[in-house]
Amino acid sequence: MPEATQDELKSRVAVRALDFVQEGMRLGLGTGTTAKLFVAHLAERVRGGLNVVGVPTSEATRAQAEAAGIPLTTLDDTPELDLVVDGADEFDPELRLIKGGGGALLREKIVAAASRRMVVITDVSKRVEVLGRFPLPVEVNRFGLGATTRQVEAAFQRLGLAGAVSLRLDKTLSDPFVTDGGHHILDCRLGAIPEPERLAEALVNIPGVVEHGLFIGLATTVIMADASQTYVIGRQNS
Ligand SMILES: O=C(CO)[C@H](O)[C@H](O)COP(=O)(O)O
Repeated sequence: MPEATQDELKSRVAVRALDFVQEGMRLGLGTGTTAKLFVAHLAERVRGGLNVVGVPTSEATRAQAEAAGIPLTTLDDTPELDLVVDGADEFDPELRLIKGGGGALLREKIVAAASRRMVVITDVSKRVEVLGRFPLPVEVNRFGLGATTRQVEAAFQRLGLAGAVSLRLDKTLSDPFVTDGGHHILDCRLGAIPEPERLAEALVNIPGVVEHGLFIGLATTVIMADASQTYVIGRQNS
């Protein structure tokens, strides 16, 4: 039998996540290639009569959901959501995540925090024992970029972490990437983050850091596919 492609694995977990969706739910709609597949499958169900309302986590997801006919709302009108379905760049055995590879981490975290459950859809390549193989995205205000970058690097040093910090560029590869919120992103190649909680605390205390890509205590379930199976992994105490 031929090996499943990564796209096939992503499609499988996106379809499986529909099992968590119920009539009348208020849904957070994630960002990225895996979440995009979920939104497409959800739209099919909506066309078939499913009644849900969604809050997109990015302008890209908003455009996709709108075009596909999924009714949308905002966290101002609907501040509590039943479920968010989103992708991730990494997850560890405690279902701690790194997110933000697609640049939507700020809205993704706000939406996840407003949701009773967070179902993360991934393929097996995202599973790690220790977070940090994927460069940690840190969203920063444009004002004071150089000073904030130094503070971020100093925080890494204090925690015994080392690695290159680079300003994310957009598709032109000459201009900085700008998030939906108008900020920049520092990609921090740390290799391994043995104590994500300590790092998260240090980063939120730096003026100029808007948000970071460590999602701790938010994911309640990870749906992961490998070539042979789809696994549904629940967080202890969730
Ligand atoms: O955090 C994200 C966007 O900010 C994405 O969920 C993450 O990058 C995974 O994306 P993909 O499903 O394309 O691998």
